[in-house]
Amino acid sequence: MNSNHFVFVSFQVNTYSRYSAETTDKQNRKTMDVESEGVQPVSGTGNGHSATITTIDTDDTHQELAARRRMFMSQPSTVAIRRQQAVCVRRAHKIYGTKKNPNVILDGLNMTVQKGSIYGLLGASGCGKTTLLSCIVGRRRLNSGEIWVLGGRPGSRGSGVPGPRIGYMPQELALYGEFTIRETLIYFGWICGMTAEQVDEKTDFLLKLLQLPNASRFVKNLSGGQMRRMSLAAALLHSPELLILDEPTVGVDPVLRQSIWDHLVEIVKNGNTTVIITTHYIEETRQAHVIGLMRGGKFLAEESPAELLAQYHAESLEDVFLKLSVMQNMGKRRRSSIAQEVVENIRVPAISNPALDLSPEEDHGEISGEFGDNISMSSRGPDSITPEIQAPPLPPEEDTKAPFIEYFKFVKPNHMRALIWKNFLWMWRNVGVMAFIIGLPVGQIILFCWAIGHDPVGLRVAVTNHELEMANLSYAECPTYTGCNYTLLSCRYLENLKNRNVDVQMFETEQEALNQVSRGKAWASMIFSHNYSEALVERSENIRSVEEWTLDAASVAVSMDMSNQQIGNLLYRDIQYAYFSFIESILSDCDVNPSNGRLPIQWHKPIYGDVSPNFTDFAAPGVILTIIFFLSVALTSGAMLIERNEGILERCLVSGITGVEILFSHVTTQFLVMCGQTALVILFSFYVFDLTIHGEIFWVVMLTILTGLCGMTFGFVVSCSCDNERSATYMAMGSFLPIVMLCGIIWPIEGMHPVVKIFSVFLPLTKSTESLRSILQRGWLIGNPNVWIGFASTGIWIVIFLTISILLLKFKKG
Ligand SMILES: Nc1ncnc2c1ncn2[C@@H]1O[C@H](COP(=O)(O)OP(=O)(O)OP(=O)(O)O)[C@@H](O)[C@H]1O
Repeated sequence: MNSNHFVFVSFQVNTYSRYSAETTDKQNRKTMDVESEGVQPVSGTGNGHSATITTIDTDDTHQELAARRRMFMSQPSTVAIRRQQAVCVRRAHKIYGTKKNPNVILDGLNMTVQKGSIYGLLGASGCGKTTLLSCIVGRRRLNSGEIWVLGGRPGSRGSGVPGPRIGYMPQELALYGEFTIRETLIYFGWICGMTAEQVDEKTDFLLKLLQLPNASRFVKNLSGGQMRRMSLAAALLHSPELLILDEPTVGVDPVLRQSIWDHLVEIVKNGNTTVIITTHYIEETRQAHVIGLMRGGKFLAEESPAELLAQYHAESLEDVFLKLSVMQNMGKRRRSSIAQEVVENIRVPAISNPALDLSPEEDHGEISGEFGDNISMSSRGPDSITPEIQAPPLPPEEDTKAPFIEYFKFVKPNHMRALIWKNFLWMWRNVGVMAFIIGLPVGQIILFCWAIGHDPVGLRVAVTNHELEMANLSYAECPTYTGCNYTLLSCRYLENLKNRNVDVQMFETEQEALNQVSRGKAWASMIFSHNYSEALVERSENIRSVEEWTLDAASVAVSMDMSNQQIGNLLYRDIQYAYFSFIESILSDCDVNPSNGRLPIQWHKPIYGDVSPNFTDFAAPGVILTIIFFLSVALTSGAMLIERNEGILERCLVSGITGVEILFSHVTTQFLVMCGQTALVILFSFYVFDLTIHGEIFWVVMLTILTGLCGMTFGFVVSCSCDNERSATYMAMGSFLPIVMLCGIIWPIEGMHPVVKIFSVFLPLTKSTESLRSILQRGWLIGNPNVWIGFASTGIWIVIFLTISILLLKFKKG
């Protein structure tokens, strides 16, 4: 240290601190005491305190004293000072977890990063570095405290943060493996407002600097270290004012690490670029101008590496960190003996940084915090910082009101261009996946049309016909007599049953036939009496005098397995229909009007639908809408989650893209996919499988597309509210069954519990299914309330889901 210098410690307090003239005097006296004792004072690092060290030439004593006086008398406002810094954090508190079980990550932390410096943020794994950085870039909110970044509050209007003023390299790779290096850089360049030419120019330089392979190489084919360098290239690309690098040198060999550091040192030289870097390699931060050693939610020190080494008489920064950690563990506070020890034992070199000059023009120095707060050596600039920094204009004060029109500017053209291009490129690169996704609904509708709604055939009925014994025939023979012949009428009846595709199996005894049903080998047993034909004729000819036993003998005894409602009902119907046609055929052969054998009800042609409606037509509207709805849910929630999980979303949001833009870009691209799906589903449903359609195809298409949009927006809700695929899957699956069960696909709403009936009306697919059914089966047009209510309800759901997604994107930060 130069003996011609003496050093004093001054405590400068921000304007809103409880500073008083008395305190100033006290501190002046203290300062002078220190000077007179010839003590080499300390820079004051430690928990929560602040101090400024200034060296003054003895020759210039008077001048400097005047400067000191100015310093105490006319400080610029604290806010104004903070806005001059690249980053200024004050009394930051960040807590994860619940109130009962809080996990305090930042505990009154202060941090000051001067413009044009490299700031090394160090600390043990899990100490909160990434959390602090994400608060700085505006991705997380503090529980309390203040952050100023590049003169504005992150996230405030006009602050440019998040935005292209920041270059952010997150800890995750945050890259698309399917893209080439060049495509990746074009994507991030466009987001930051660069042209393709500008990106190309910068690409060559970055490839060389970061020793990356050919720009046409796919990211997924790069090695782990190359991928990280690629991620760094994306952050460096647009020469941001503030570069935030979260462990950029992991997996990078020492030579390349050095060249990365050289580049960082080079880019901050112009004074307009600031770098904050976290690393696990503590020693590499020797090239940083200031390092902040973070522990226990605070900075143990925020100082230049050289000074830290000198102050703590340490060989390495790791030693310094160790010593400071021990001190912190000892629980010593400022103004306690630890400060005294530091003052007594540690020599601090004079700082010759012009940034420390306390002339009024250059007085960026601020000693952060109130008395007893954390120290932030904000005025302690790096030696290499050039004094003549040409700072870019500061953003407007955050409370300036936005022009009204600004509220309607949801999206920026360059952002949308980049996002939509990226989405399409992703689809193109995953063309197999996309073909599967587009083809999936077709496969499902084919399966539906093949599998659902057709009448079961070959239902087995076990028959014991005692009439055959009387005719001396074996139990398996059952000859049919045609014409007006009353012989073995039981066999004629059975013939009609077989014509309805019923599998009639003959058994010798009643018990055997019943056993077939009990063992599940037949759906019904039918027993004919030994005088069935005779009794049947008697019953119809002597209707007034017929005996009870004759009526019994003329009845077929049927025992059914009704465990399967659909099969039971169909067989029940077939046994009756077979009887009607059997009677009609005899009457007709005997020259009697066959109508005498029918029920005296005239069934006119139905006003809507067919005489024998099938379940396929009943279920088709719901199935088509459900397929389109839930595939859209899967598509959009999947796309959003992929981005989120790979950290790409985080990087994009930091570079200024908004959640709304991402949402709309996916709406645009997924919309096209969904149109393709809709076209194929409709083609197959109505032109290949010939499902009933009496209404206009246009409204069918419109309603299906609207439902797909509704599914997309629900997918956004799922992806915005879930943090991982598993919970998203649970949410999608959890919503699938209630929506499908209650929307009237499986069972008519009219048959539901009254409470469920009300609830089902408010589900997204209920009204649209009713509406589509009315279009398809009744041929109704949009003017009919049953139809337009389906459109209106779907539209309302789209608005609701979109609003929820936007709100979640806006407010769901850490
Ligand atoms: N979203 C979150 N919810 C709850 N706890 C979290 C969340 N994010 C981080 N944490 C916890 O906060 C602490 C700090 O995490 P952070 O990622 O900020 O540490 P870090 O210093 O960056 O660690 P590393 O150097 O290993 O990356 C960790 O204990 C972590 O488990």
